[in-house]
Amino acid sequence: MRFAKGHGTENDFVILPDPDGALDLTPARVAALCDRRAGIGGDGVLRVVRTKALGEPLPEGAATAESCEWFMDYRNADGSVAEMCGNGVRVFARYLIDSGHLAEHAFGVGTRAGARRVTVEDDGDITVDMGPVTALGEGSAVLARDVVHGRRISVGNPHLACRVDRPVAEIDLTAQPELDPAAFPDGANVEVFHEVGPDVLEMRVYERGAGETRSCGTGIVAAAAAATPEERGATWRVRVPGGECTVILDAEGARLRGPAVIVAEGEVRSALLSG
Ligand SMILES: N[C@@H](CCC[C@H](N)C(=O)O)C(=O)O
Repeated sequence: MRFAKGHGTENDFVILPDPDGALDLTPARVAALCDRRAGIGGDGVLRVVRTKALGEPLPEGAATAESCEWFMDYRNADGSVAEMCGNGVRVFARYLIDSGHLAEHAFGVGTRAGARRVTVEDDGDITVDMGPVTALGEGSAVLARDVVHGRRISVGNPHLACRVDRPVAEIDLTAQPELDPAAFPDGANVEVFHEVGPDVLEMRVYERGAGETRSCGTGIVAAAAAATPEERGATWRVRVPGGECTVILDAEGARLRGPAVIVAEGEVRSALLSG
């Protein structure tokens, strides 16, 4: 089985080309591929499949994905399925271009949250139209040493974005955040963010299904939305441990801009998938 490896601001992915939907991608195989010691290592897997070969019904509300030739089948490192991945879409787009599957510089990518339009910028950055960002009310999480309060936000996938009053480096994210299952029936990605200057945030994240990662595109958008006063547009630079992305919030929704690179390609030995 062929694979590629890529990352967006160090949110890293194992990319599996599967145009005709022939792979049997079980949770155990995803976990083996993402294992950083015994596997290739990654925060998740991006299966590159033609939408017509996806092999599963699209969730209600994601029908727009049917208009896209390619579908990003996203799996977290623990094997769980996720609706959306903002850095993943950008890396997925980079892979489609680098591997010659697409030549255009603007196209749609299907996801379980619906179609997402990507644009390759002149400097190589990739911008994603992130679709609706929906505020769902307040929420809280118990971290290793703090209780944090913030906004529940859907960016296609669930988030709790929490403003903190000190540098995010001081927050202990070593333990899985405890969440109220009534408020978060599907779990959530938990972001802590701190405003460090005009229009600049720093953020860290504990991702559902992956643990602390060095970046999370949907989380960056959730933090930017939580930091923005109601009914206002804004442009934020968001610094994460793996780099920086820009979020533009306006009447049309949210756009996420940042780098996306492919760093390796190779062959997965069958022993990794059969263990
Ligand atoms: N890293 C991603 C988000 C991946 C999915 C997330 N862990 C979930 O389960 O919702 C991003 O860049 O958005």
